[in-house]
Amino acid sequence: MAAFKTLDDLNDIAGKRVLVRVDLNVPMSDGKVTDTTRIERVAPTILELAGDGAKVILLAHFGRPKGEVVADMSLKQIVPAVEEVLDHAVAFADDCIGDAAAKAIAAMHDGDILLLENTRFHKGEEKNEPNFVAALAKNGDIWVNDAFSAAHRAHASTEGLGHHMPAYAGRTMQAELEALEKGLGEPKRPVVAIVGGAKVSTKIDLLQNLIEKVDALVIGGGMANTFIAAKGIDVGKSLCEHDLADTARAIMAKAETTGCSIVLPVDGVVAREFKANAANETVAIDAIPADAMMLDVGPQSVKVVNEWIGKAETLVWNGPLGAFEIQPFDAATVSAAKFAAEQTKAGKLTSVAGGGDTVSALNHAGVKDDFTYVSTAGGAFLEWMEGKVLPGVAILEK
Ligand SMILES: Nc1ncnc2c1ncn2[C@@H]1O[C@H](COP(=O)(O)OP(=O)(O)O)[C@@H](O)[C@H]1O
Ligand SMILES: O=C(OP(=O)(O)O)[C@H](O)COP(=O)(O)O
Repeated sequence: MAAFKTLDDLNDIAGKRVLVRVDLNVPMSDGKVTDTTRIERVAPTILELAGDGAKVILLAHFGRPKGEVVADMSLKQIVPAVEEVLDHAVAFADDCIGDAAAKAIAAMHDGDILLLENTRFHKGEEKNEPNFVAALAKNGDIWVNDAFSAAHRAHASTEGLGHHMPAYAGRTMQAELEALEKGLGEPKRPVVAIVGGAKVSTKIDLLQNLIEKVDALVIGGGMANTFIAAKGIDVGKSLCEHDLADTARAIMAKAETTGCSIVLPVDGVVAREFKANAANETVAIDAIPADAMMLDVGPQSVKVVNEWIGKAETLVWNGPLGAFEIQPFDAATVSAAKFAAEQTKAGKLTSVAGGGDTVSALNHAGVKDDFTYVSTAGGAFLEWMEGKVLPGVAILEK
């Protein structure tokens, strides 16, 4: 188990400025937070520190603005949801460094909570630039990292700050690592992984290592489209990263040597518009019309996915099988989630799922509480599963 300092090692923090890295990259629709799980998970750390009289300064990212100020990626829109979950007022500063941050911090009283604007509005965040890290560090006396779900990123606020000030793990960071170790430290075989979702380019590389750890890799969502296209099948207008075809082919070739079964959809539900109740049809995987996009894997594929879940002793899942936020493209994700929940409740399966949207999908299916463990993390948890050292955890162990 990781050896790092936790909140238990913090004494006399009344009046201290504590920079707390949290993950508020929550699913949103029409300007409203649709799943508050990530906020709920960081609430204990925030409230404990505020209760001890610290000035709690929250650092977080939202979306991928790539160093630009993008209005609809402002964290300001998240403030009402954070206040509601915490049942505590949360002030907001329009920048995470500079005058705006300094003024807002100067106005804080002991026990106050302040959220700073999206760290990714600055290029220095993702580059972990020393000047940007120093500008962030000016705002605090102590750094607490409670963003396990962003711990696979060596960014200024997730890693850099640990070089500048005393670093502590928050309650969620601690709990996530303990739970994953307990559930997946020595997983019972067969281990089946389901990987879907939309973050194809940032997740495809980790599949190279994952196929060495699991007995079957079931691929859905936008990730599946990329693999199907790599096999030379036309995926029409589906979400697909064609330039990753070589990577996808290399993974399929390596899987043959490691004995990991790669399970791709055999049919899909296609539509011409990305909206709820769009006219749709189910087609064989090699019959996707050129002007349509696959928004869900089809019923034959769901049967295959559920057969694999039935064979598994351990299931790890990140990324929905389809665009579950819009009906009826939630069908495959809901069916697989319900079946995995049933198997878990019957004592036949250890099921661990994670990721901002995956948690939201399990909530949508009504089974979030029926999995063995639900992590806030998607990419981070898969990288942990690969056996990689996560930079945001390693810095705490120093
Ligand atoms: N076939 C598809 N086409 C377009 N989007 C998809 C498809 N399948 C899944 N998605 C989208 O993937 C998103 C979740 O992906 P991702 O961010 O990788 O998951 P997580 O947040 O759980 O790690 C969802 O918003 C979902 O709508
Ligand atoms: O939502 C997140 O990860 P996830 O989609 O893997 O669950 C984290 O906030 C990390 O975001 P990033 O993948 O843009 O670095």
